[in-house]
Formats: sequence, C-alpha cells, structure tokens
Amino acid sequence: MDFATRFHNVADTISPFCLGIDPSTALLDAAGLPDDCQGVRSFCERLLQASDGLNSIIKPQIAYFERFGADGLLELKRLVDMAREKGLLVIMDAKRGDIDSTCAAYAQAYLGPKSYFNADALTVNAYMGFGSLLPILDVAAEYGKGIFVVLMSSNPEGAPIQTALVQDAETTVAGFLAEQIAAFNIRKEQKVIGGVLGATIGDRLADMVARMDNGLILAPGIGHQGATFADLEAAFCDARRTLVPTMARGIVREGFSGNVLRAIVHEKSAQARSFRNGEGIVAAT
Ligand SMILES: O=C(O)c1cc(=O)[nH]c(=O)n1[C@@H]1O[C@H](COP(=O)(O)O)[C@@H](O)[C@H]1O
Repeated sequence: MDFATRFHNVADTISPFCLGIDPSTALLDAAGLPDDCQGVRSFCERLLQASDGLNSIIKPQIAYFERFGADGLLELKRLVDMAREKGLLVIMDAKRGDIDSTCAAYAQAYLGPKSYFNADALTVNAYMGFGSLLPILDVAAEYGKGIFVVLMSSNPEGAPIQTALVQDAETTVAGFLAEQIAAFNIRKEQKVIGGVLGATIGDRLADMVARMDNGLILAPGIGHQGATFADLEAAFCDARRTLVPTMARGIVREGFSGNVLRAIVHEKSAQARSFRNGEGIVAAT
C-alpha cells in the first residue's frame, strides 16, 4: 500500500495530525531533561507515551539527533523503531537534496528496502533541480514511500527564492515544482510526492493547492511560528483531505507532564480531524 493511502487510512480512523519531534536544547531544558542522548530518549518516550492512541504520524527533525553524532542517530533509530511498533507513520524530516547520484544514496539511507531508518516518508529540497531528486522519487514510488518537496516554507526568508519567476514559464519556482510533482504522480499513477506549504503563508496558497492536484500537503508553522488551526480554513479549504497539519514546539508549550501533553495532543488531533471533515475549528490555536 502506498504512503498516501496509508496516510488516508490513519487520517480517517484517527487524525491527519502529525506530531513534530524536535528535541532541541531549548525544549530539553524546558522539560527538565539533560541536553544529551539520554535527554533525547526521555523526550521522545514522553511524547510517544502522551500521544498513544491519539496520533498516528510523527515527524522527527533529524538535526536534533545529528547534533549528538552517531549516538544521536541511534536514538533516532530507536524512536523510529518504537513508532513502528505502535503502528505510527514516520515522516523523516531531513530536507535532503543533491545531484542525482548522491540522491540515490539518500534514498538508500532513508527509504530503500535495506534502509537503516526505513522511514515512511522523507522531506526534500529541490534547489538542485527537481530532476536531481528522481532517484529518491523512483525509490519512493517503487517501495510505497512518500516524499514532501519544500514548495513554500513557513519561514519568511524563503519567499524571495520560492516566489521568483521561472524563466520561460509563467509561474514561480514553487508553482513550477508543484506542477512537476503533479506530473510525476500522474506518471506513477499514485500520489508519491507531496509538497510542504507553510501554514504561515496564509490565503496566498490557493494557487499552489490547485497545482498540487490532490498530492499531500505537509503544513508546518502552526503554534510557535504564529499560524493557527483556524488559519488553515483560509489557506487550505480546497485541500481538506490532503492536508497533513504538523506542529512541534506548540505541543510542549504548556509543559511536559504526561497529562498536559496528552490534553494538547488530544486537542490538536481533534482540530486536525475537524478540519479534514469540514466541521469547523473549535479552539483558536
Ligand atoms: O518540513 C518541515 O517540517 C518544515 C518546513 C517548513 O517550511 N517550516 C518548518 O518549520 N518545518 C519544520 O517544522 C519544525 C518546526 O515546527 P514548530 O516547532 O511547530 O514551529 C522544524 O522541525 C522545521 O524543520
């Protein structure tokens, strides 16, 4: 079963909400945990325990594990294995991208049949050209994995590059990439590739959503970066069924006790489900 189908299954039965797992120095400190591998492990365990049964998708950001070298990557592997035992989908947020031969190695690392991490999906950057990503995209298509290409990111610094016009094409870089994604998915007859569209971009996203042709959309930026679940209505009302709302820092903003964490995940998971079902969003964030 391909990634998009697996996503729709868990989104329908539990929620489309994706829990970002970002064990940064600041969050470990706020949690009263040491800024080392043991702290990272406890952080991941607490989040998985608190969200047990409420959430079906996690997105670890690899940088927060890489900073501890090989030991940190072992913690990432441990998290992925724990998630898999619980039946969660893992979107590896690694934002990879390079020339095609190197992309083939990234595919082996994260998605291929002998992959160490064996993630369900991977985030990638297309600055070296959409075509350079083909080895990753082909592996994803062959093994039922998903890819999210950054289109319009949630941070303000992304706009000048992402909205620049492509020569000889009447579209922006982001729009051009969205068209390439849709064309690839049509060729493969499955929604292998999705796009990252920041929830902070607001209602300027309608055109991008249209170009995505029902490919999945990963939407970060809710909570800490200022977007709210209510904002999704303006930006993504034509993408209810394909949206994967994700949040990392906002989940832990009120502390790390199991009950508090669980209450917040419960709320976000419910809000994401309401959005998917077009039921309106109850609370503000
Ligand atoms: O791909 C991402 O997840 C991503 C894309 C983007 O445009 N902006 C963005 O913040 N992210 C990731 O989302 C996480 C931050 O989410 P918050 O803590 O909820 O703000 C980090 O791991 C970022 O790498």
